[in-house]
Amino acid sequence: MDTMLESPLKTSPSGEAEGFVESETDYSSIRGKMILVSPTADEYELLRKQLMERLEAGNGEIIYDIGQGEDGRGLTEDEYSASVATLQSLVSGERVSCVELRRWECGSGLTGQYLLRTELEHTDFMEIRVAVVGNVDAGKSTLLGVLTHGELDNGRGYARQRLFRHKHEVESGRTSSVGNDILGFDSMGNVVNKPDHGTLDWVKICEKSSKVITFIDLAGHERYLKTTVFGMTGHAPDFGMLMIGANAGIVGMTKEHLGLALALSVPVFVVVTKIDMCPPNVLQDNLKLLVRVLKSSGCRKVPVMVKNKDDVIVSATNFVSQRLCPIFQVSNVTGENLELLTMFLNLLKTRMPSQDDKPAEFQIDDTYSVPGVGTVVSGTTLAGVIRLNDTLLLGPDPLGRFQPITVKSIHRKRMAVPEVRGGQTASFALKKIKRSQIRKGMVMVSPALNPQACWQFEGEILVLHHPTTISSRYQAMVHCGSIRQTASILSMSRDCLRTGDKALVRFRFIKHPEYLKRGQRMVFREGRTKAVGNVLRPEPHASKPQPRRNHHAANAPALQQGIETQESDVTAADSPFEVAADKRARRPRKRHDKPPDAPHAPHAAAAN
Ligand SMILES: Nc1nc2c(ncn2[C@@H]2O[C@H](COP(=O)(O)OP(=O)(O)OP(=O)(O)O)[C@@H](O)[C@H]2O)c(=O)[nH]1
Repeated sequence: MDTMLESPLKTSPSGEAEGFVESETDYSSIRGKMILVSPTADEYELLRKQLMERLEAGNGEIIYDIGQGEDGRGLTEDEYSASVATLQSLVSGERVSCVELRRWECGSGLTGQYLLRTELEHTDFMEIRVAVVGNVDAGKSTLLGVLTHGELDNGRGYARQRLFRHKHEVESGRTSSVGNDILGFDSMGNVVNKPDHGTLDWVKICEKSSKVITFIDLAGHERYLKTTVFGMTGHAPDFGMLMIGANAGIVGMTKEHLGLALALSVPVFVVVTKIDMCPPNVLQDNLKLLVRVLKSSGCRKVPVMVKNKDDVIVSATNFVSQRLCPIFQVSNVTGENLELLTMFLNLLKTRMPSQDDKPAEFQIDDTYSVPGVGTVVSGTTLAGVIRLNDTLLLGPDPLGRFQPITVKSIHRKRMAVPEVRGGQTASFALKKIKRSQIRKGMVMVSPALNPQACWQFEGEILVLHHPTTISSRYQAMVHCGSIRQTASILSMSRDCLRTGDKALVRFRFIKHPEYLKRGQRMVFREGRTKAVGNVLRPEPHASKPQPRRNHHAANAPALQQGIETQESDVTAADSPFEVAADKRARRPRKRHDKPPDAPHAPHAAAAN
């Protein structure tokens, strides 16, 4: 671990900390580093029980420590081998793989860490979503091409071509508006993708994988801030991968994207590419600046340079802490350090627990009309389990109503499955409903939730930037989950808000009511203005309120149109939040067209 960086990292004590859960069983008799060496029959049973509880709590995956004790001395070779044998026997017959991650000398003895991962049915896999952000030319497409196709780049765009071919297929209608690529790992942690895997082989990848990383590729969308923010809010990424070109350093969109991830509390890791072509002094200068930005009071991150396998394991196991920011330095051309990044991806764990016992909740981020199938919606399951033929409430419609709807088929990554659970993305075919009746931001929830739509809500916001002051009646776009709608400020806990101010604010949506939940993160932005915060109190309101008499509300459609125009006008090289207002002033107002890679009607099997 790089010594210039302070680090609060710690490894877990013997077999306990990672994936450890409060349990009704008393496990105090099986503590200590010697317990695996030759346990009695009773101890063995307790160890097995504890292991299964931990696996369940860890969503089917934990890292198990061997030989770590308070004396800091590890085990002798014989004791270590006996412990490993016990661990392997504990999981044998359980469809759980046991792979050594690392083994090291500790004091005069040995210690090690093992990855235990449940082998899942071929239609099931763990799912981790990683939003890929960074400035143009940082090497995003290239890195994804190299990772998902397993072939190095030539420095002149070879690897990204594979992805562009893939993207062309995407454009011809096979996936959602935000580009996706997947990287599968089997239960032993081996990469499943093969160089010849194209988009149509997603099913093959998923069938062989225990864990699938979905890269939410926001590359190429820099011009469309709306889409970038939507990718970060509506697609519920577990993590953000911020890409930086080694010789370009922190330029253009880099800080904006980092700020967005921070605002949404998405943990970020950084990948510095092109180290093969960067003079060492430039690389060092850019890394120093990066570390300074990450440590600054605005970010308050703990940067960690990942240089070897040990750093990977320690940072992956501590990454759930939002303060940690691992930094990888890679080359897509020579392949340097790519194995560390791949190993890190293999060890990432979802931040969204499946919450099987909770009522089902699904947020819609896209809709399709598929010939022969009908209306298909794609999105993220936030909680509960949704099974084939379940009836959920879809809404809210423009009048704030929810209607019962039956799930006719479920696809995960284009693979037909019988059910989907919290934390997983999916697409559903729905019957007897037109695509035009559904919009992004709607939800499908269990009737047990008795969902209520709201026109108004109270939020707590922090103004990150505003050129002058924000006062009541100000209007801007609210992004919250997959909701994306202009809202105006009804009242505030202060007279006006300036950059850096915090306030309680009551908002009112201008077009239609939405389904909001207490505690949801939200971004409020328009042009140069950006604010972040939480939904504190949705105000349920079943029907559309009477038109308001203030002139802002009366002008709402025009304002809405203006805001949409401005968003499509932001140029790639510019900071999105800085240029939008100026552009709006210069350009004529027109209706926003979909980005060039918006989906066409996809095939049913490809909607997710
Ligand atoms: N030498 C070298 N060249 C690289 C590396 N990574 C990417 N490149 C080259 O850098 C150029 C830009 O890479 P892209 O992958 O298109 O960059 P991007 O960030 O996806 O750019 P946009 O798609 O425009 O947002 C291509 O010519 C790549 O071949 C690397 O590690 N080393």
